[in-house]
Amino acid sequence: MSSTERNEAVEVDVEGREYGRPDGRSEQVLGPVVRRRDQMVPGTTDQRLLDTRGPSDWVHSDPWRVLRIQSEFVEGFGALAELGPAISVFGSARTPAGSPEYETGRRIGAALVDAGYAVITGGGPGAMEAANRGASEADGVSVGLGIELPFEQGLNEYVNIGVNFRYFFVRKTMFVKYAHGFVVLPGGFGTLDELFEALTLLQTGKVTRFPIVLFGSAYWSGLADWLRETMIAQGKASPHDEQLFSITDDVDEAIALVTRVTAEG
Ligand SMILES: CC(C)=CCNc1ncnc2c1ncn2[C@@H]1O[C@H](COP(=O)(O)O)[C@@H](O)[C@H]1O
Repeated sequence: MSSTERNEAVEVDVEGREYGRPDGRSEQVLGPVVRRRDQMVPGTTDQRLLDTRGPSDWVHSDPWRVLRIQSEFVEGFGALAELGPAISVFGSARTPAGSPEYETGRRIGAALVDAGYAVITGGGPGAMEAANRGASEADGVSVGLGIELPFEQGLNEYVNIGVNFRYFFVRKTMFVKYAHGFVVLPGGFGTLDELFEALTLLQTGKVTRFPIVLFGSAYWSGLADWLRETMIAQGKASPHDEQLFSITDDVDEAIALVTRVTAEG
């Protein structure tokens, strides 16, 4: 029997599924699957989706988490794809509002906007808020990539585009993917995590041409000395790895350093 004859002989339901052949041979077409005779299943796919409530323990299983992780990438990429040139600014969540460090973060946020960049931060308080505030006050694009934490925490009020992530590693991809460089203000473990992630990506060639500027020599020079005199001296990194970052105390110089790759084209 040709496929035309077969189609004529078959009833088709609203979803285009064929069933109940008049010649007594029954078949059901479910996408690419054909079911016949006693293998036919009652009802429609929608009915099976909407009319049933099975066990719910799969919500806590890894395959489901994989889908959630995937959806975070989808949402993040979707929200940031058209951002334009941007710089990520990191720093301590504990930097007090109004402190000199906070005010520096604010000036850096504004200066980045004046130089034509969107500012991306972790969306939290302290140095993140300072950079978002400076960017927002300069009428620029102020992005906060928040993270779900065990304690109550919202995006700071100076974020104009916010995305909240469940997973640190998804969020960290966004900081690198949508920025041309990093400015790192004094900070703790979170800040060091973001700094060393970028240094590792640079050292291993996973990203190229990605300036990292550490702001505040009084805070960072101890770390830089240890990297040179202990880590590099004992052969755990090569001498040229020291050039993967710069240290400055000057806002204008920080902006020039972190934007130089984009400016050079
Ligand atoms: C008061 C308090 C601890 C709030 C935490 N709230 C946070 N909200 C958003 N991002 C955060 C937060 N804590 C750490 N991070 C991430 O880690 C960095 C700061 O961590 P830290 O304070 O240096 O180690 C930020 O750049 C940010 O990306």
